[in-house]
Amino acid sequence: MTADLWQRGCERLAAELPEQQFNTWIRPLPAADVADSEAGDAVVTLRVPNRFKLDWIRNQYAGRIEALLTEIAGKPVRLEIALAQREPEQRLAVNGVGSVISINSRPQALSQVLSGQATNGNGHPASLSVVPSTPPSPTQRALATNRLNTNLTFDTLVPGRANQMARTAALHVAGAPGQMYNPLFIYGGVGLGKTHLIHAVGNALLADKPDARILYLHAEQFITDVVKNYQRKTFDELKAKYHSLDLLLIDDVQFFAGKERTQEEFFNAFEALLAKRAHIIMTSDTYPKGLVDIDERLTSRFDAGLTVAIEPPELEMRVAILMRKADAEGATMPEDVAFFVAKNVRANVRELEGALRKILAYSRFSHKDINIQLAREALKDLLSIQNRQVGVENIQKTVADFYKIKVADMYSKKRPASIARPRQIAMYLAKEMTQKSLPEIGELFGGRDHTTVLHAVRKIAAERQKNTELNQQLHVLEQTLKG
Ligand SMILES: Nc1ncnc2c1ncn2[C@@H]1O[C@H](COP(=O)(O)OP(=O)(O)OP(=O)(O)O)[C@@H](O)[C@H]1O
Repeated sequence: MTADLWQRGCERLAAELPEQQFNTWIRPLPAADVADSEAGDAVVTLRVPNRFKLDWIRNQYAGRIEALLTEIAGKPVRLEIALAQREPEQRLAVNGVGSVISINSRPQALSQVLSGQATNGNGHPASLSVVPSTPPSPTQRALATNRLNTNLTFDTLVPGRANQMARTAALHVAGAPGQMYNPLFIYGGVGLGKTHLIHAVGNALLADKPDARILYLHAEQFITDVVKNYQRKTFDELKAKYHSLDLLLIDDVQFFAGKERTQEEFFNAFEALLAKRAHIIMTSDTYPKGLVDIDERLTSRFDAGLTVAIEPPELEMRVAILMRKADAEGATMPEDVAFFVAKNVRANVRELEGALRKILAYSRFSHKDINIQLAREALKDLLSIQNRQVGVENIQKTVADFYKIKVADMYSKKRPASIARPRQIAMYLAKEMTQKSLPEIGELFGGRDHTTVLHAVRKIAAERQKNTELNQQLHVLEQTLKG
């Protein structure tokens, strides 16, 4: 059995899975072991870092992986998924080694002391923890308010397919911080509930353990803190504040890009917190490997726990969110109105909230009940922009510009992916944004059959639900086309 079977399987998976799914679930896995069994088939053993991943990969991908590997190997392949035995001792040891390196190479980190059996030399895995040399003073503690928004809880977060995985992982961390999925890295587009979710973890933990030291902050606040302490030369204070936490919730870490000193301090805090089994949850607009201008030393650590995406909510979830939020405002939103709004406002939850606010205000001022007619009037501006006539020709030109292909390729028979995909995207947008029928669209794309258009529309629509990057690109294209 060839050793590169797994590698070849990965290549095939990369080609057929949405990029985001591949990057989240498959790419980070270490190469699988391949062995021949006595029965003549091959056994491929995949080691995954935690039970969450194990269950997810088993449920979502195992069947497909097995089929692919069987096809490549030309004989039956049995896939076994096992837990990589690394938590907790080894994990600590790894962190410990990282801490030693950072202490040796950074004098300011010398104030940290090592404790535990790191140097006992008896062959047991070294475990060590890093603690601040100065315990936080009462003033410092008072300053370190947790900054949690008590309204953002699990109760007020509407669950759905789009946030299912992230919510499950977050609930898990809230129930047992410092154990699994550390760090937890949550990523997704704007206004999809990342901030809400991490506040929910903080609030849940606080309800459970009122003494827990929790801090929520936006990455920019961390940067400000670093700059401030840099100017005052009070890095010990900075360390005391961050390194003593039980749970650090840090929003939008993509803002660390290009900020070297901040990254270094964050690295120190990160290592110290993990070493003492405090939990770290981060959010970002992209997955760790997609972050730019952030040291790889950090991004690889971001990915070392669990990385989960939040997707744009699907129609039913948007309806549920609208109804729940209306209810919380003491208003009743009939289901048909919620559907009407959810069909027209698709980008993210923040926009849905904006639409709801307009409808509620309109209903209050006009003393009218909420119905579709009222919603239509309240959202007149928004809908008129959306319904502004967009032509297929304009879509073809805009999409061709965006993906840097020729407009003529929209009608051509060329099939390489670099051309076929933008063409499918343009077909999808033509169906979404114009009143044209499938055969009419097919005609405008070089006389293609309506089933080709239907296939493109379905494919891009399904992918959009799962692939944040594509969703963002489509969003940009839609905004551009609507003017
Ligand atoms: N599933 C949900 N249920 C209820 N409210 C939600 C849900 N998802 C998001 N929201 C609400 O939508 C608004 C935007 O969410 P949030 O600020 O958490 O988004 P975000 O992903 O952090 O965006 P950004 O990247 O712009 O910071 C908030 O008011 C939040 O409470």
